[in-house]
Amino acid sequence: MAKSPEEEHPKKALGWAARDSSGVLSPFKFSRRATGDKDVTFRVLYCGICHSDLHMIKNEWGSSTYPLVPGHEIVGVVTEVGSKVQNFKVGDKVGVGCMVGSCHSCDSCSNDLENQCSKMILTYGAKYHDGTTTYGGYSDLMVADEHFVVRIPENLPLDAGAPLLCAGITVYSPLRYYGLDKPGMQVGVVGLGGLGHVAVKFAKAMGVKVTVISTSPNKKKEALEHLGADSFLVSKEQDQMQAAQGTLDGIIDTVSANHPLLPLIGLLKTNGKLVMVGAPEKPLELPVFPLLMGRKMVGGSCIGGMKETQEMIDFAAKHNITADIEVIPMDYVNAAMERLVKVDVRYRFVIDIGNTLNSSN
Ligand SMILES: NC(=O)c1ccc[n+]([C@@H]2O[C@H](COP(=O)([O-])OP(=O)(O)OC[C@H]3O[C@@H](n4cnc5c(N)ncnc54)[C@H](O)[C@@H]3O)[C@@H](O)[C@H]2O)c1
Ligand SMILES: [Zn+2]
Repeated sequence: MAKSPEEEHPKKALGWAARDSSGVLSPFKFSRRATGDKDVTFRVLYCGICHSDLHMIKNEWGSSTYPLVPGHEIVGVVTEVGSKVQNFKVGDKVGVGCMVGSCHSCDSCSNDLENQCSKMILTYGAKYHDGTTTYGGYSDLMVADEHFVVRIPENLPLDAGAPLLCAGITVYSPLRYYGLDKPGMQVGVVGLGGLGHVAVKFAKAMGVKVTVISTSPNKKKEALEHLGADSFLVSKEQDQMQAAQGTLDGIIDTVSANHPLLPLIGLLKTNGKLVMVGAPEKPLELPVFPLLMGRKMVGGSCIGGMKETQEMIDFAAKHNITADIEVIPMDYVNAAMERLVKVDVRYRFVIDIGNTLNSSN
């Protein structure tokens, strides 16, 4: 008979797990594997709450298994390293993002695109090489293959840096890959949430002119004055949207729910690119004619490879890019999830795991 999550590995761990698609999280005792030759073990200090965690605890993508410990914006301090670990030592500040394994031999892996490997192993809710379930960062301890561990630069704060492990790379990678990183270019960011607000910061640091497109007029002042966006469009205001037709080289669409693409495609210049990174649970309607007429393109992007993730973190540290966060205690996580549904956070919740996750919860 298979061992229980609490007994299958030698290291005792405590996390918060959802038990079913109600998505309610509660304390969960499980275990982590012993530090292998190439493993880095670290004490988790902070973990961001990504909207994907919300999709997953509620099984909105239909792939969740329970108990599910979410969390893939994980940072902490190394407590132990395996004998063959080359890049990390005890005391280092490190992070783990959305994946913890891949095949290391396919074309994608050979090209530093582990995120595109068909055998990529997600940080939680997946099966690891040894057949055991992966559990995420809403927990006190992580053990991960050093290949999937990122070094956090000294000047990057751990709490506000944590969201970069998912939100950061998810927007950095398409800006680079789709060539939307050239100074002076005009790039739109749709959905000013966790991903969207760091997209504005990365694009600005690349020298791009940024237009935020949002349903909420009340985010305008902050987008322009605080995040440094160059302009702001309220997507429901026909006049504004009409006046901005054909002005953008590209758009990063971070919206988490169903929304019309036609107005966004209209904002693109000829040859413009609409890049989807948000992951709504239902398919979106794609109007084809406006694509044909302007030779426009709709693409997608999913996190980024490990090499690029380290590059993104180093770029963020150099340009002082962090997420705007609300730090919360572990036992506030269910309330935080409810607020995330209502888009009531500016702009990312980060759980203070180090100080607030303990067995008395
Ligand atoms: N592609 C990837 O690799 C990747 C990585 C991380 C997250 N995601 C996905 O990206 C999406 C955004 O994640 P997040 O953590 O930034 O979420 P978030 O909740 O912080 O932000 C989502 C934004 O979308 C806006 N929004 C929601 N519904 C909308 C609607 N109907 N019309 C217009 N705007 C709407 C909200 O106002 C909010 O600003 C999620 O679907 C998430 O699963 C994808
Ligand atoms: Zn995420």
